[in-house]
Amino acid sequence: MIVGTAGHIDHGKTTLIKALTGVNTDRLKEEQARGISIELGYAYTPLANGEVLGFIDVPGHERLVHTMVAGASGIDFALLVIAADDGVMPQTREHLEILQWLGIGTGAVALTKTDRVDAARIAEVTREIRQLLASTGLADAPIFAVAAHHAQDAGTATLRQHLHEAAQRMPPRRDDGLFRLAIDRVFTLAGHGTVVTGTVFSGQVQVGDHLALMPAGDTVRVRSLHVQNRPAASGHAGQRCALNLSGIDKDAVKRGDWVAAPSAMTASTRIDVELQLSAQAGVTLRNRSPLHVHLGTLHQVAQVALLEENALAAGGRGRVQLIFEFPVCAIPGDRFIVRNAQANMTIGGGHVLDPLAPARKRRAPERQAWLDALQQMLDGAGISALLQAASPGGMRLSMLMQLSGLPSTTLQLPEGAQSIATNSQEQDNFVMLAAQWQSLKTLAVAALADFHARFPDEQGVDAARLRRMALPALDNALWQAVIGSLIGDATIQRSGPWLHLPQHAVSLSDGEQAQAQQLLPALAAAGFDPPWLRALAQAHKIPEEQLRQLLRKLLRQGLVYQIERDLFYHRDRVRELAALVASLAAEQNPGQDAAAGVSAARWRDATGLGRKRAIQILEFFDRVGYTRRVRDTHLLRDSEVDWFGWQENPDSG
Ligand SMILES: Nc1nc2c(ncn2[C@@H]2O[C@H](COP(=O)(O)OP(=O)(O)OP(=O)(O)O)[C@@H](O)[C@H]2O)c(=O)[nH]1
Repeated sequence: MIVGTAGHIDHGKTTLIKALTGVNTDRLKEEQARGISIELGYAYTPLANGEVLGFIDVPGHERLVHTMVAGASGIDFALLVIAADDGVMPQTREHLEILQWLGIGTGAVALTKTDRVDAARIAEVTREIRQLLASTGLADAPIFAVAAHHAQDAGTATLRQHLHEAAQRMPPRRDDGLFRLAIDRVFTLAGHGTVVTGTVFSGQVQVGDHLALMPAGDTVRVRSLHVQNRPAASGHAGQRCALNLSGIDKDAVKRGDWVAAPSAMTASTRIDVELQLSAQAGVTLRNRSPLHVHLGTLHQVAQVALLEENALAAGGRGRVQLIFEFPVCAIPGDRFIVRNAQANMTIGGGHVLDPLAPARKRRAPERQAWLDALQQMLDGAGISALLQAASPGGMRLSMLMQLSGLPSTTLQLPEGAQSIATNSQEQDNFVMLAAQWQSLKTLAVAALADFHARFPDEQGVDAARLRRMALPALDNALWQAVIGSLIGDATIQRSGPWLHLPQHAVSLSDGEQAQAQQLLPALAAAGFDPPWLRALAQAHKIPEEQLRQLLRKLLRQGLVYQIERDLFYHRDRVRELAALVASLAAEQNPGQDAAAGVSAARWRDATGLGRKRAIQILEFFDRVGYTRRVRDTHLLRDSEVDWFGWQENPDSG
């Protein structure tokens, strides 16, 4: 268990921790000279059951609330310190409010400096404290009267015993999530290198683990680790750890960063959150209002973009997008607090919904539905709510892991969900409900049938074009999986590069077969300048119309391409011409920093063809989508797309 102090400046927090543990957490020279805490202090004390109780001592100064929040983000038990002489003071209230926003509902109150006041005052302040706590999660917290700077103080001993018992009663936290630790301190240890410390928010860490320093994304390795101040082989959720990291310089790490399992988090400058403003603060938020956001141990200014109304009034609750200047990391459910633009008042708090929010269409109904689904997951509906909302194509397993905070080994797919392997990134399957997978397949088949109806003469359509017709926004790897599955169960077929329905297949008669066997080598041998249909018909002694029919069939099989109405090229020659376009484009624009292309004149020279024919070929490339014409230049389009279906089936035909 980790106990965190809270309370107004000079109310005796540090003195109490020293009395409880024997450790003076004010280590800095300046802290000792000025008698105030500036940084977070840490102390550890052994428990009877062999475990170790950890303490985080926070500063009470009103200018150091940001440090207090960083400390409080990693605690499970609040020790609210209130001096009997002063009673409840401004940072007593503010710290208490922060504990509420962070969801810390377990704790105790230490009423300090009781040696300075009489019994009547103790009774009075106790009433005041009960009143203060009444409406909070700490309403039932016990109050201990102490005089901590007196050795042998009985109140301190009773409090110590209470804390030890509470620690031994506290159930261990689940530690099967993806590992992440919020860094609150970084330093260099002579002879060891960089050490980061913080509370493990989830999961576990072992010596030797490779982790990511986020949001920067650097890979680090755990050389050794301390848990609650003792050397250990592994650290678990809820424990304070010090990780000695290799692969990173101290200056590359700061408070607010995370060390996390690789792929546990993705950095983003925009997160969508549920925000509640406190009524007392009296602050109304509008679009672009600046705020100080404290999330984990991070403190950064963000701008507000309201997702529902156009203003969020004091006491109100609503969804907002926080827009940061520098990327941050979070997962759904992470708590945060916000302070006003002057950073002198805590004005609200909330929890993260979508840590990877978009800049555009952020108020769209689909977005609201997605945030609803995230909220349902947080309310206990599990990941099925997310899958329901992730239409039409489900979501990548890696994204599901990030949003749930669970590794694939722990993630339980709901009934009716399936994992679709794609060949794009290994192991990063798509996960979706069976009904969604089915409807993707149905859509693909319907689009193919529609294509056949519109272009009865064409053998079929390549996968990329079919995707543009059916589901242009769908991930290409997932689309390939849909097509693969449909081919696998023979719902559709592939002939050469073309996808088609089985009933749309082309069959050649024996006679046509024999003619094709003469014709194709002749076309291939004719290079970049094959004869027109009429000449071809004469040479092969085939009636013109019959030859046209045959060439259409060969076209539908992907063995020839039609450049003009009666002009057919052999597939291999078209392939060479396409490669020539690409190499001329690369030559013209070697850096590939602008769209690369080839001019008609350059093309004519390179192919040695006449001007007219050269342009007919370029127009063919424009038509299939391989290039697009801008004035006199034909620019290559996305080279990833398999415009001719060749990568899919290189040896066909
Ligand atoms: N008489 C008396 N004085 C106390 C007691 N506890 C603390 N003090 C004194 O109160 C002053 C402030 O105590 P600290 O422990 O530094 O207070 P703090 O809350 O840690 O202060 P910050 O961390 O700076 O907010 C010191 O001079 C202490 O000696 C107590 O029980 N009785």
